[in-house]
Amino acid sequence: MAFFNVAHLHISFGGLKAVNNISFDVQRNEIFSIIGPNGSGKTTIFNLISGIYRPDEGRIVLEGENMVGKTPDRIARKGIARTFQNIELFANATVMDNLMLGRHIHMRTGIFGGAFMFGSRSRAAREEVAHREKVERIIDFLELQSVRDQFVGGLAYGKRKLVELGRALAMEPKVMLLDEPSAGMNTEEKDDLTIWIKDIRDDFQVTILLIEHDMNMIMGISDRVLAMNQGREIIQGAPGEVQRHPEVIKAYLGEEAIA
Ligand SMILES: Nc1ncnc2c1ncn2[C@@H]1O[C@H](COP(=O)(O)OP(=O)(O)OP(=O)(O)O)[C@@H](O)[C@H]1O
Repeated sequence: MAFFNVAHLHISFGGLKAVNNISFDVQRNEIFSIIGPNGSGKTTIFNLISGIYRPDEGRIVLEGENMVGKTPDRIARKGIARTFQNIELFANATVMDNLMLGRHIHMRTGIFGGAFMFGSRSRAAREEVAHREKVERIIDFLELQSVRDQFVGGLAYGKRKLVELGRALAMEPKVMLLDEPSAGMNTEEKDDLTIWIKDIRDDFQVTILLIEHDMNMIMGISDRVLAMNQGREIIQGAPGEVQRHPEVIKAYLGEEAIA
């Protein structure tokens, strides 16, 4: 049994089959990418996995446990974290506080409870210190030291994307769903991001599902790729094999590309 398995996933909105019989296996510590033109159903798959939508049919299984029917909060606690296409951070909170929010699923005393409520030697305070240490490791790892006390709203776009990545990492997930993490980044930032994603996999032992439009990044980072169009699978396999498939070329570049 695969570490993470999606089987015969279906969802329709009205008459539109947004996800139509999608199945895939992801092994532990793999980077598995989903590509396809706009509207092909990629983000909907992430919404199904994270419990925002419930599939009409199909299974989503992490380490043998079916996630279908669980609430988004429960699924996050089971170890599935995500980032969004449009950044969803607290703009009027600091980088540090946004990352601490990623720890909330592991906190017994509630966010920012700790020392303030119960005194500096209480168990709650010690717990908060431990959480802060975990967040410090992530701040070091993503090189966010220089902006750690700044409000997220004032940061450059590429930095905000990194903070979102850091917040998902702060949840100590088993699986991370990254929805177009490189969107809006320049080439240098994309190169850095590619390295960070590989390091997240290697250093933090996280399995990664990635939605991306940047083909260079997909080719350089993925162990395997699923290509979709209009809710259906075109092909899945090694990146080179997927990139050469005529329907993938057609879906991306139009008919003339294979004429
Ligand atoms: N809640 C919803 N209600 C109605 N239609 C929806 C809903 N969510 C998604 N869809 C539709 O499902 C289809 C797939 O959308 P989805 O966002 O998954 O595509 P995508 O491949 O992620 O596209 P993009 O690359 O533009 O993000 C689209 O036609 C979209 O309009």
